[in-house]
Parts: sequence; structure tokens; C-alpha cells
Amino acid sequence: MLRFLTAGESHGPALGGIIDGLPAGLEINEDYINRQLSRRQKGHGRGKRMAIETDTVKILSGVRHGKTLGSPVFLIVENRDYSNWQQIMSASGPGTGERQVFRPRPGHADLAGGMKYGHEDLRNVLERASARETAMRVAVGAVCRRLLEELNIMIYSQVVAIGQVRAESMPVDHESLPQLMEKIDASPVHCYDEEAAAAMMAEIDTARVRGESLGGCFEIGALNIPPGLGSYTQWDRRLDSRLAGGLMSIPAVKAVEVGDGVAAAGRFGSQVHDQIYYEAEGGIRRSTNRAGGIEGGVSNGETVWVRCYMKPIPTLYNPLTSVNIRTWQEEQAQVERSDICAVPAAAVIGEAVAAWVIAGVLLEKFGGDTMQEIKTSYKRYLEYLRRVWKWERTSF
Ligand SMILES: Cc1cc2nc3c(=O)[nH]c(=O)nc-3n(C[C@H](O)[C@H](O)[C@H](O)COP(=O)(O)O)c2cc1C
Ligand SMILES: C=C(O[C@@H]1CC(C(=O)O)=C[C@@H](OP(=O)(O)O)[C@H]1O)C(=O)O
Repeated sequence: MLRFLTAGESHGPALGGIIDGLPAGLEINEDYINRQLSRRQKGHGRGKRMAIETDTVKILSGVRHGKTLGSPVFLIVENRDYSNWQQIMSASGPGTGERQVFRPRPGHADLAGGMKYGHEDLRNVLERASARETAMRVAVGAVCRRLLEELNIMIYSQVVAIGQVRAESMPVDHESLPQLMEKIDASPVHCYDEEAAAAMMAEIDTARVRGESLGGCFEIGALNIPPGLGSYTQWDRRLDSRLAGGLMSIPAVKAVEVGDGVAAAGRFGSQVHDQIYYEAEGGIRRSTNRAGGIEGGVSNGETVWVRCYMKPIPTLYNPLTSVNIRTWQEEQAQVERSDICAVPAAAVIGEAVAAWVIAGVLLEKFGGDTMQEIKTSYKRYLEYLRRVWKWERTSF
């Protein structure tokens, strides 16, 4: 079973992550993970913290001579900002009482977390509730992405809305993907459509001037997924529920839509379901993919695609009304250094989460202790699909 845990406070010394259940023999190195970490740090609308951090990972265990050993992989990413917070974060001594938080920010974890854990200083909540933790999730996801690459599976993302500004989602196929991703990565808002991207940036600038924040929507896709990942046999084995749960765990993501899920709810069945055809060459195929590549919680061989909807960032430089929890007087919410919009970063985090979920279901189906065993079993399955089901669309 593939599992991971992360630890670390936003302004503490470091983030840590342990991945357990990886096979032996997977090639991985720090540079590969760092490339994904750097993608997460980009995006128009980020605050000053991203100028302080240059996220880089250290692999502390589970990898030797560039390959996984089959034992737990232990990763850390240091917080450069810690040097500015060391006194504040320490248990005692000068500075310990500074930067306490008593005016909970509506939309953040401050108040609910304070009530739950009995913290009077709400910094004790926000330090862990902060999306800083997602840096480690991207590091973990990068290892899973490497595993998927070995099976020729690729993951992409693109931002399709910031506030009210929408962009067409770019159709993606396996061949065009590397070039498309290069262009999307070069966009300051992680969006293929240049005109929409310019409007999105202007929208973020307007929000900044007004002391406001913005959310939006991003799409995540996985290409070259074979039919048969996930299962309808138990609720917790469904690929759609696992993807939705994972993606919803990204801070501020408030809805996950599989394929055309939301629009489909308002249409007739004949306008929604993807008809099935057969061709002597190429075998079974669909001409549409409104289902998002998943039927009955099982991948159907089409591109798996989902959309995630992110709410606006809770910290507002023009703050909303709150209550001081020491005096019970109405006051404006705390203002902490903050992003204005983090949808482009969330898209990269979404890729990492999707990579982790898909690697997990893959290992459940083709699991072995070594990459070689997994590849052999994967190959055998694709041969079966070709022989029995005339399925030839998954390349390996
Ligand atoms: C990449 C990323 C960066 C974020 N940056 C901030 C930020 O700077 N300030 C803030 O208040 N919230 C930020 N958030 C959102 C909060 O972390 C999130 O709203 C909060 O943890 C409460 O969780 P919830 O929105 O899921 O209920 C960010 C989220 C992500 C994914
Ligand atoms: C640190 C990151 O995001 C942070 C997420 C975050 C929050 O409240 O979620 C608040 C901000 O923290 P700070 O006040 O230290 O600037 C963001 O910068 C990161 O993405 O690496």
C-alpha cells in the first residue's frame, strides 16, 4: 500500500515527508523533484514569501545510487524564512510572544482550529494549516510522477479561470503535451490562452489594489491511463472518489468536478454519455470524453480529467469583520503576509496529488516489490487488453 505523511510548520525549520510502499528500483534524484518544487512557487499573485524561499529537497533515506530501495523514502524541504522566525517560533526567550494571532481570519482555519485544539494564540493553528505544507506534497507527488513516467503516463494541469475571467481549456494529447506544458509553465498564470492570461493578471492586479483576493479553477488531466484502474466494488476503491478526496485536501479547493460533471447534471442522458464505437483498426473507442475517463469508479481508457475550484485566499489586506478572542470585541481580522491569488500554484499541487492517487491505484493493480515486476505485470495486462478487448490505445 502506498502511503505518505507530511510534517512541519510554515515558519518552522523544515517540512518533512515519508513515503512508504514504493517499489525498489525506481530512478529518482533531487533535481527531478526540485523542478516540480520550482513550478509550484511560480504564478502571478503570489506574496513576498515566494521571493524568500527557493524550495529544494533533500532525500534522506530510501534511495541509494539514484534508485529507490523499497524502504521508506524520507524527504525534507527547509524553510529559508525560518531564520527570520526562529525567535518567534522558539519555546521561550526573546520574541516568543511576538506575532501572536487573536483576530481570526474568516475563511482560514484560525477560529475552528483554535476551538478544536484549545489554542489561544491562533498562530499555533495557522502554522500547520498554512498551504506551506503543499511544498512537501509536491515533492511526494514528484516521486509518484517519476513512477508513472516509467509506464508512459503523463499528468498535466492548466488554469481555466481566475475570478470571473475564463479561458478555453486546451485539448491535450500525448504527443503535443510536452510542448503545451512548456507554454503553460511559461505563462504567469499557468494558462495556455494568452489573451485570457493577460486579463487574469489584470484581474489579480485589481484585487491587489483593492486589498482583495481571488480564486479560480484549474483542470488536471492524466494521459495514457489504461482501462481498469480503481474499482466499483467498494466505495473507497473508486478512482473518482479517491481523486476528488485527494484534490479536495488541497487548502482552499472547495469543489472537484469529474469530466463535465456539473453541466451534465442539467442535460439529457443522450447529451452526456460517451457512445461506444468499434473500428477494425484501433478497436473500441469513444468520440467524446464527457465522463472524464472514469465510469463506475474505473478508468475507461480515455484521458482522465477533472476540474478543481479554489475559493479566494482568506487573508484580506482590506480585512473583514472578526472578533478579538481576548477581549470579545468586534475588530478587523488579522492581516498576515499573504498571497492575493494562488490558483496557478494550486494547479501544480493538483498534478502532484493526482500523481499520488494514480500511482496508488496502479500499485494496487500491478503491485510488486520491484519496478521490474510492475512493468512485467503492466505489459502482460496491456497484452490481455489487446488480445481480448481489442484495446490498443495505451502505449508502453
Ligand atoms: C498554494 C496556496 C497558497 C495559499 N496562500 C495563502 C495565503 O497566502 N494566505 C491565506 O490566507 N491563504 C492561503 N491559502 C489558502 C489557505 O491555506 C486555506 O484557505 C486555509 O488553509 C483554510 O483551508 P480551506 O480553505 O480549505 O478551508 C493558500 C492555498 C494554497 C493552495
Ligand atoms: C508559504 C507558502 O504559502 C503560504 C500559504 C499561506 C496560507 O495561509 O496558507 C500563507 C502565506 O504564508 P506567509 O505568511 O509565510 O507568506 C503563503 O506564503 C508556500 O506556498 O510555500
